[in-house]
Amino acid sequence: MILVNFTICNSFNKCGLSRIIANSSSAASVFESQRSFHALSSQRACSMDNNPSPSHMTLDVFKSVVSHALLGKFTAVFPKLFKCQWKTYEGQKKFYANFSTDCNMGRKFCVGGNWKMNGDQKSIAEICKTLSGAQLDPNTEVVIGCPAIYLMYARNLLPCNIGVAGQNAYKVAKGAFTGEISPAMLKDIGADWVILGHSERRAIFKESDELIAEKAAHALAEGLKVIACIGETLEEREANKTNDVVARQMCAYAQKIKDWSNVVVAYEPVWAIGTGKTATPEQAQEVHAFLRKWLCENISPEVAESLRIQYGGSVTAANAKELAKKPDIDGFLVGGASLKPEFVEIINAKK
Ligand SMILES: O=C(CO)COP(=O)(O)O
Repeated sequence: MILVNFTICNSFNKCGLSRIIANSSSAASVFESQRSFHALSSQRACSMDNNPSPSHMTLDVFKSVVSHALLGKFTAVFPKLFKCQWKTYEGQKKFYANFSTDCNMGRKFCVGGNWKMNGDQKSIAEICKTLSGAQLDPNTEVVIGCPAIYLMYARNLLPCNIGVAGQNAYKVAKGAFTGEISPAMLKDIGADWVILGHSERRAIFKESDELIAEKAAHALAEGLKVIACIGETLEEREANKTNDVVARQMCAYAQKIKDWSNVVVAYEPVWAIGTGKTATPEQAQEVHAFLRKWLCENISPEVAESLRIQYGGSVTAANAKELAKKPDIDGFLVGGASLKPEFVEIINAKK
């Protein structure tokens, strides 16, 4: 029996979810079912018993779902989130689905600003004032990655619906580690996130995949949420190694992270960081889709479905909207533009 797991958004909202999961077998087929389901979502609604067009490849997926359901192998997960779609008609169970084109599997869009080693009290006060006064899309989660020394200052100036992140933290709680800060310290001053594995930490400070993963696991254990960065260099992309590189980086995280619910992955191609050379929406989507497939095959279909994957690398107000339209791009990690008023437009890109 194939394992089928797909998500239906009902027609009333953007992200009402239902999941029906058959117990068993190949994670890959789950993922393919999800993709096919998405492909079909250009139609507003579909009713399974109305002579599905045989030319529609994805209806085969539905057929297989229905036939498995008839075998009674499904377990409904999160039933409260959807109207029951199964109906018995003339002794046969039939499947009805309504779904909307803007379904993103219920993942809340999440935009991070990474100020890197920039800002002083004056400029930080100005940015915080701009963000405090702006109308921000309530459906988007916002996190500001601030230099450690200004974290508390920024925390006090920002509204509480904007999270604050450290840009690094060490892998233990305390001790003789001159110059380091710990997740416990970040939490203590009101930060709730930490950015780890940024390519600048990897390249300039020679942080290994393993160290980064250890830091991530410790930060999570201390109750911080983690933006886990990955991404390939230009050389690696040109050698067609993008997927291998991001898979290797994800593998390292996966060896240490057991619970992914407080993790956001940021895919940041190194060649796009600070260069003005953004990945095209198609290039970014391709890697994000690969990552979701990787998660499905190597972690679980549930994590693949729920984990948010941000894109980072020369995101600006001018390109954010197009990037945000891609189904597997769940937000951004923004460097340079997060220091400017246009960051508000980037936060609102999904509106
Ligand atoms: O590194 C980045 C965010 O972490 C991206 O930086 P830029 O947006 O300046 O390219």
